[in-house]
Amino acid sequence: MLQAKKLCKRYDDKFALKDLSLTVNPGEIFCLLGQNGAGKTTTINIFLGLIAPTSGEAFINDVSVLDNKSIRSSIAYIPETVQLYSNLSGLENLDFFSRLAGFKYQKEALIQFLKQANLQEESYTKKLSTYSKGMRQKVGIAVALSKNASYILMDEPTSGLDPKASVEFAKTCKKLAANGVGILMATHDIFNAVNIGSKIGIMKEGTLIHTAKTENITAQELQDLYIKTI
Ligand SMILES: Nc1ncnc2c1ncn2[C@@H]1O[C@H](COP(=O)(O)OP(=O)(O)OP(=O)(O)O)[C@@H](O)[C@H]1O
Repeated sequence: MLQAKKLCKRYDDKFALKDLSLTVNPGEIFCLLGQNGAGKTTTINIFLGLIAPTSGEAFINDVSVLDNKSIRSSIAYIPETVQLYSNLSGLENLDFFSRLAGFKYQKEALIQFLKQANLQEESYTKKLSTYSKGMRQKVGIAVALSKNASYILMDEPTSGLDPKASVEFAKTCKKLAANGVGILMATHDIFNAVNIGSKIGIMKEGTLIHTAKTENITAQELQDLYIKTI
């Protein structure tokens, strides 16, 4: 599981995170909501090992991210805009980035990852420069799948996606979770969080104020709680 234990991050005299604790189990989708500056990205970056907490610790399968860099290979990251090579096709990007992560797949296996990520078949060999944002994200998911990541961290992955692409993205996330992948997602999209998430966290000024299971809350109730909280 992904586990944050009393994470604090201080920049000069300002806390970006204050005593943040959360867990994401395999097969769970944990959506972090909160206004700009609430600390969502900071949380994700600590799990990715990109920044060190001032105090507290982040664990992946009970191994501290700080102590053991190799544990980071069990996680993948999908940012708001997936960075890929525009002059390579989806298939070539997937081949390149999976090799970079130490994997060598035959073409057929790469195609299976693109299929699992729901990319339309006619796009596999087209250059990324012709892809929409949603299509790029699908290649990002295929890369995450090719790395056999047990956990995927996502930072505002549905921002800028049209409603159909968001729904498709939600379906893909749910499929990944059904296969045991744990997902920690920062988002501003309350409806999407209720639709995709199994757990929701609302953050304010670096603190996780509320955690709720989506089975116990409607989108309207979550919106009311969010407005009251922030
Ligand atoms: N390198 C830095 N130096 C100083 N302050 C920083 C730094 N990085 C982040 N912060 C501050 O930490 C706080 C949390 O930022 P963070 O990016 O985690 O918020 P967020 O919830 O992801 O916001 P957004 O929704 O805008 O992405 C903010 O107040 C931000 O200004």
